[in-house]
Amino acid sequence: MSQSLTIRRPDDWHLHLRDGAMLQAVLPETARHFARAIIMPNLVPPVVTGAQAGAYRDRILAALPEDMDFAPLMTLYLTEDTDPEDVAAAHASGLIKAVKLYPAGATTNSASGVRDFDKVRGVLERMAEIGLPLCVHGEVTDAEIDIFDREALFIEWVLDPIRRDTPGLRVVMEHITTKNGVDYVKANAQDLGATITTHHLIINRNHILVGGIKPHYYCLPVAKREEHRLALRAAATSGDARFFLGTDSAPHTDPLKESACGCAGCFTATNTMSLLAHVFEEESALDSLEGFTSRNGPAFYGLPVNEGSLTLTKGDAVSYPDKIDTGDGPVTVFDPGFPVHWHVTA
Ligand SMILES: NC(=O)N[C@@H](CC(=O)O)C(=O)O
Ligand SMILES: [Zn+2]
Ligand SMILES: [Zn+2]
Repeated sequence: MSQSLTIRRPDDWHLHLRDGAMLQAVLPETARHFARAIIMPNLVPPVVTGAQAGAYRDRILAALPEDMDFAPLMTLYLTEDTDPEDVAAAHASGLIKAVKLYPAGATTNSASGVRDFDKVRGVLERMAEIGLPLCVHGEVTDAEIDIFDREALFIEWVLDPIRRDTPGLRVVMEHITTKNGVDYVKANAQDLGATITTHHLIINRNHILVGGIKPHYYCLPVAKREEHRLALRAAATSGDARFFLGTDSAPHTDPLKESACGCAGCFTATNTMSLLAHVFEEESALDSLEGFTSRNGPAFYGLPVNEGSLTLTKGDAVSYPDKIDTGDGPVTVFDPGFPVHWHVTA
């Protein structure tokens, strides 16, 4: 008898859809399985104002195939010039569900991010008052700091001071990659959650570098040592409601990835649910999958769980495309390096 599992329809709490031809091509890959996603604002130029977020939401909805049901949850890109009143109005109208903090220079399209955290104090205080979450790319950017230490030091040097200075600020540590991140969430009961990506549950830093460099495994924050991957797996499968799925599915075309200076990002929208079922089964935690993908995120964001459901069935190895064709060029789908047997069947 084939094994199957039905869960509430999942959401993705950290997603890059880009714009234009890329948006058109990658949106169905997410909307096929996910009901909602927190949409990252790191376009070029970034989505900074409520008006820009509204226009971007309209472009996403216009790109959505008619037979698909998907709600984009919009965010604003925090800059040192962000107007607290514009943020509050975009939140009050229901348009935005979070504000995104990129330390300047930390990742793809982060040049307009924050350098001087004192300059965003007013916005953060306003967000604490109105209960609007701050999503954080948590890495320090100091050139002398080793790239593998950037997340742990961000927690100590930046995040913890911000949270102490801004009581009541709700924070999502995005795409955590370290045991330090897991431990910080666990030690802070109040107002703190974290997203975990699919790929950081699967690869450690060896996968990127051993036997030849694998540009499609390069993302930021970069995958860490095996002990950190195991800590992420334990957190994701623990049932602790503060951890939820944010795929960080981040499409870049193959020429931009397979390059002497390749872009950061793994594209996992296509096969994430199959991969997660595989991981949760390996951890003997299939009964925690629904919490991670479909319940913990809505609970943190104060939203209802989805009405629909998604069924996964175990069978022959799943076949999914190696690449998605886009008007901008091919985008390689994340290859875990092993066969997965969980099919999304309904
Ligand atoms: N994660 C990544 O490696 N890349 C993301 C940016 C981000 O989420 O930091 C992107 O926009 O390509
Ligand atoms: Zn990021
Ligand atoms: Zn991201």
